[in-house]
Amino acid sequence: MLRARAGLGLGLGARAVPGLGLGARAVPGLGLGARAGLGLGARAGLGLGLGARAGLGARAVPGLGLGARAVLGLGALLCSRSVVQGGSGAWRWGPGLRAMQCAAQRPLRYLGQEEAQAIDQELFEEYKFSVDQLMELAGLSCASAVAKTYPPNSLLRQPATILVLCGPGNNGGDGLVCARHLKLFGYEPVIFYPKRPSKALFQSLTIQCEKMDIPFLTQLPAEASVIDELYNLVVDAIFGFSFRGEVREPFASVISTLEKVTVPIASVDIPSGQHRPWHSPFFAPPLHPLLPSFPMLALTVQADSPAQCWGEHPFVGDAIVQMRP
Ligand SMILES: NC(=O)C1=CN([C@@H]2O[C@H](COP(=O)(O)OP(=O)(O)OC[C@H]3O[C@@H](n4cnc5c(N)ncnc54)[C@H](O)[C@@H]3O)[C@@H](O)[C@H]2O)[C@H](O)CC1
Repeated sequence: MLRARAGLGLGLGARAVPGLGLGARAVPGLGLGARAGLGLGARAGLGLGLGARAGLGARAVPGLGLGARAVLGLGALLCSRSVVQGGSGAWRWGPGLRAMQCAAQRPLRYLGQEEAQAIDQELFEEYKFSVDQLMELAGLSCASAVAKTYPPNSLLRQPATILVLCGPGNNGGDGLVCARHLKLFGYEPVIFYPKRPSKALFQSLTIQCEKMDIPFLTQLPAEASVIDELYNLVVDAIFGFSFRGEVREPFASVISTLEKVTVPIASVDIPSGQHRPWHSPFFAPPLHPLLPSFPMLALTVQADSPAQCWGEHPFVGDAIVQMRP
């Protein structure tokens, strides 16, 4: 397979390069990108080119290849075979900037909490990614998946309001980044961030949102019907893979309200409140069953999320994980 690419900047675009043959894509947006590919493989999806393709340059990758690539990143991309392979040796890491939308019927293996956390550690310690980098990719992935599923002008309520619920950890940070990119994509995000960590990273992310005139709610409407009236969609960035035990306040009330909203809920990484006991080989009933049809935006590799948690629009938006060929 001979592949050549050249790209510059940040762009959002769709591409479809099916089967055997030649494909090309143009990436409009805040940048410029072009790719031509000749080879075997099937790809289709929405790509968001940041990072791997940021910078000016071209490279040619000679060789023969049947490439089912799971390159992580942003946006959503149909993957041509199982995304997640079992066993620690099945992974390799590399900066990439596409995300995958995986057909729900494809066999996936989910990582447990400890595996997901170990991968995180490896990324930080061995591969020298910073949390800021990963969070930026995660948040952009989420905003891209929302944009693909619910384009701003397709929404019932205009302007295209979205409520972003942010929790106290990195999952909440993903939400802040997501809100920032949603705003750039033409939405009107509103953030509820009741428990803010004192770390500089979260303070900076908060300032960035404020500077972009994204409002922060001081209180969440207690009535789910008010949320339904005001917002087209809720982004749930409350808890990720470090959630443990029973939900504590103020998030218990937030999740209880969420259970009653009827607008779609897009969950970052794992639906908050649907965590099941880690390491259990069996599906357990979710603690707080949310709507059955919300989209799910899974980052890196999804933790033990039961398949039935996945809604109509599952996305795997791993920012950095690449499957071994
Ligand atoms: N792997 C990646 O590529 C990236 C993942 N990211 C996101 O980070 C979260 C995991 O972040 P972490 O800070 O470890 O944990 P959480 O966000 O899940 O929350 C921890 C936070 O929540 C509090 N908490 C825990 N349990 C409860 C409870 N029962 N009730 C109330 N509060 C609770 C706890 O005290 C902490 O304050 C991962 O899922 C991804 O979304 C990063 O963005 C980097 C890229």
